[in-house]
Amino acid sequence: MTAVTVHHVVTGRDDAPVVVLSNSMGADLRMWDGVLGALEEHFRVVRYDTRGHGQSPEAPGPYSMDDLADDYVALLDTLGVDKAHLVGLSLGGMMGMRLAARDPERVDRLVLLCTGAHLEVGPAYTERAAQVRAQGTGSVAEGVVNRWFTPAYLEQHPGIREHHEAMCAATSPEGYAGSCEAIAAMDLRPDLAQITAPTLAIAGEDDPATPPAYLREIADGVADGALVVVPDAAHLAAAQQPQAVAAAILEHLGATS
Ligand SMILES: O=C(O)CC1=CCC(=O)O1
Repeated sequence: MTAVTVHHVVTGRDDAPVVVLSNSMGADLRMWDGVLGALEEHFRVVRYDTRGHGQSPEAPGPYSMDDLADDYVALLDTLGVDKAHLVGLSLGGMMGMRLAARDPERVDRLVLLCTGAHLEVGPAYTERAAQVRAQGTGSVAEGVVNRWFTPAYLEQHPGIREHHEAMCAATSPEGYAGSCEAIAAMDLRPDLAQITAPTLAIAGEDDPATPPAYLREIADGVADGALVVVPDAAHLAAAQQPQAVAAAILEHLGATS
C-alpha cells in the first residue's frame, strides 16, 4: 500500500534530537498536550496524526502495522530525519514495535506506552471495525473513553469525557476500522527479539485494554527493556498522569534538566 502523507506539527528546540509521538487509535496529536511542554524543553518534538485520525487523510482499510510504519518512515523522510526517538501509545506503540524490528536504523530509543505485542481479545476488534463502518465512530466513543481514564478521574474532572469523546468521534470510520483490523491481525511477539533499541515500556496500573502484563511481556522480550507502571492511570496514561509519564520518558531519553 502507498504511504499516506500524515498531518504533523513540529515544535520544541530546533537544535535538539528529534522525538516523534505516535497516537492511540481514536485519538489525535492533541492526546500529547499534557507531556508536550516537558518534552519541548529538551527535544525537537514531532507530533502527527495516524492515517484516518485527526487531520490526516484516510486510506481504505484494512491496514497493517507495516502500512502504519511506512507512513512513519515517509514522515521522517519528509522532515529529513534519519533516526529519531519514538514514543508511541497503544496503536502508536504497536506501529513502533514493528518499525523498530523492521527498520532499526530509523529508531534511536523507544518508549512504548499502554500497548501490547498481541492482544488476547478474540474477535473484539473486527466486531468494532464492523460497528464503526455501520454506525460511525461516535457509536464507540463512550466505551473508548471509559477505557482511557479511570472512573474516579472522569468523575473528578468534568469536561475530560466530553473533550475525549469528541476527539474519538471525529476519527474517520474507515481510519478507525482499518486500525482495528491492523490490531486484529497483529502478532508482534516474534518481533520483540529483533528490537535492539533501548526500550522503556510504560503501563497504566489500571489499564483495562492493555494491562501491565502486556508491557511486562514487551520489556522482557526486547534485548534492552525496562518497565515502569504508573499508578492511578488507565489506557491514556499520558493524559491522566502527564507529569509521571513525562518524567519517565525524559529519563529514558537521557534528558537532563
Ligand atoms: O480502544 C481500545 O480499546 C484500546 C486500544 C487499542 C489500540 C489502541 O490504540 O487503543
